[in-house]
Amino acid sequence: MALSGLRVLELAGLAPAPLCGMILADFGARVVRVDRAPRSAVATDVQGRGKRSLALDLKRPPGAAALRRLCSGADVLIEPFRHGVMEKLGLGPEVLLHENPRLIYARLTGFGQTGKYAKSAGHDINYVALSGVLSKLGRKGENPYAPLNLLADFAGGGVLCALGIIIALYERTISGKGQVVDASMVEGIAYISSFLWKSQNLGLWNRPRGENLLDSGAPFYETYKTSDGKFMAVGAIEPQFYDQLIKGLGLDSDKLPSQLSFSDWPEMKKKFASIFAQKTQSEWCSIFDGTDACVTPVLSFDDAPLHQHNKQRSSFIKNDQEEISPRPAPLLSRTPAVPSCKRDPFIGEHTEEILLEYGFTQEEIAKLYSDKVIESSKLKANL
Ligand SMILES: C[C@H](CCC[C@@H](C)[C@H]1CC[C@H]2[C@@H]3[C@H](O)C[C@@H]4C[C@H](O)CC[C@]4(C)[C@H]3C[C@H](O)[C@]12C)C(=O)SCCNC(=O)CCNC(=O)[C@H](O)C(C)(C)COP(=O)(O)OP(=O)(O)OC[C@H]1O[C@@H](n2cnc3c(N)ncnc32)[C@H](O)[C@@H]1OP(=O)(O)O
Repeated sequence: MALSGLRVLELAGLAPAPLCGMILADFGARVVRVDRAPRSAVATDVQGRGKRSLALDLKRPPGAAALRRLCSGADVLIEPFRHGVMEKLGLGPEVLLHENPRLIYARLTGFGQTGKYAKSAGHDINYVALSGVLSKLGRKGENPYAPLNLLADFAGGGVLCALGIIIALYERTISGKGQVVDASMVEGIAYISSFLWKSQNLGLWNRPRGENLLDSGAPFYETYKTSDGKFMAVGAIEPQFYDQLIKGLGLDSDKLPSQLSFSDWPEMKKKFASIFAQKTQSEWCSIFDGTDACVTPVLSFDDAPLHQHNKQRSSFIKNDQEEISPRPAPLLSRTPAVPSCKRDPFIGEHTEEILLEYGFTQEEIAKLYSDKVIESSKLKANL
């Protein structure tokens, strides 16, 4: 796999850092999740695919020292705490990069390492709000709406942090040096939304929220309920595709206002809604599949893996526990990701084997155990 041989340490976090670590693991990196000791009863990381777990108490000096040693033998560290936490533990970048100048020290936070909010708590919705993007999301007349925690946590956070790490690793092949990746989710989501910023002069966003082309203002970029309570998604933007939509709906374009007549959009939406409500989702699929009308079914999590297109591409995978999840993307032609089929690791399941692998002796490990600096859940894993 593309990232085979890469050694990654991921300090356990809430949602974005686990995705970042999982992406690297899916593409072949050896990712160690450093969990807390004493450990909580259940791992809250549901994105532990392909990782191993080491439970270590970083608040105890021997625990922090152990992480320093681990970092000396690692390529990448991912840390998900607010600014100042790592410094307080004596594990800031000056220390770790001094000891391992090749280390890529990735700091995945909401607000970044500097600025007024750097030390404040926050979650996805706060970061999307501060980026300016939240003000654009939502339907007409309604409050701004955050689409789950997909934008900041995952797109602007986990994914961009992984990209930053890969860029830094590439640069390291030339300079031989590591560096700090300051991955702020506010900036990540702002960057992801560059199109919105840079298209403002095109007149795409002049109208209030929910009344524009792509924000549920246009009748041809909307979802519609079908007679069986399901939905269809319509994205017929270009005139030639819009014509096919109109045809599929059984309408006569000569009797309709022009596609871009904003004032007619509310009426057209009602018209489309009443037509979509007359057939089931599967009937609409039979009409639109194979056309360029840009009309697709809105699939549930149950249905998506079973859809013929997704099945043909094996877009979803099953692990040993029969859990279904999306296959890693994108597909690389020669060195595709090979996601692990095993269950996610228990907290501390691999503590000993990881320490041995990073050069700790059996005596040192025994001392860390007896001092309660590390924990293992071998027993539970063997049950
Ligand atoms: C919207 C999303 C969040 C969604 C997450 C949900 C999916 C989960 C949230 C709650 C979970 C549920 C809950 O836990 C209860 C159940 C538990 C059960 O086990 C499972 C089921 C649960 C129902 C469980 C289910 C789900 O998992 C949940 C519903 C987001 O937006 S995530 C993005 C958040 N933001 C960031 O990541 C940005 C950067 N980070 C931060 O700003 C802060 O970390 C954050 C997130 C604000 C948290 O602040 P906090 O004060 O808690 O932490 P920090 O200031 O960063 O400091 C960390 C402290 O921990 C110490 N520490 C760390 N590692 C170790 C270690 N190995 N050993 C010892 N100590 C350690 C560290 O030293 C810091 O200590 P101090 O505070 O003393 O400095």
